[in-house]
Amino acid sequence: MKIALGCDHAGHILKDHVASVIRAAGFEILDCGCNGTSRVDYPDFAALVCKAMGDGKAQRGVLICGSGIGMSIAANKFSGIRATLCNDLYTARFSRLHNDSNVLCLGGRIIGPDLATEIVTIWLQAEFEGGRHSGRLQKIAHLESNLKE
Ligand SMILES: O=C(CO)[C@H](O)[C@H](O)[C@H](O)COP(=O)(O)O
Repeated sequence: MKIALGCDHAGHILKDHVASVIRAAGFEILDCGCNGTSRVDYPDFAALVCKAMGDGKAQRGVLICGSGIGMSIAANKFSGIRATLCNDLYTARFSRLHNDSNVLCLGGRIIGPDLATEIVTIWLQAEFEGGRHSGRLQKIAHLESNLKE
């Protein structure tokens, strides 16, 4: 599985750490930037990650901004994306078990590297439970297709 990774200036330092966590877990990375601390706009990097996923270049994504909020709002505009803001372990776990999250959003100004390591590791390992949750995801997909009409 390949993970597309993106950030803005506020997430850049944590992005380098998260990249090492993902690689250590045995996954490949598609680095979509940004690559510095100069001020940029988070929607541009959310778009790069989500388009890479839509094109089949990556199966999941991780996006980091200051709070994680802007990245999650932007990423969820893309069809098929289930972006979840997880700055704690419980939401990281349940975003996978119940929501089949395919994009993890993190707040680089909120969490430190040790917590980020645990969040990313749980999110990479936890499996979607399916069952009653599948029908709910189908309803979300239906909402998405209604919006396009
Ligand atoms: O979208 C955000 C906040 O909801 C992100 O945290 C951004 O990283 C943040 O807004 C960037 O702020 P800055 O003042 O331009 O550094």
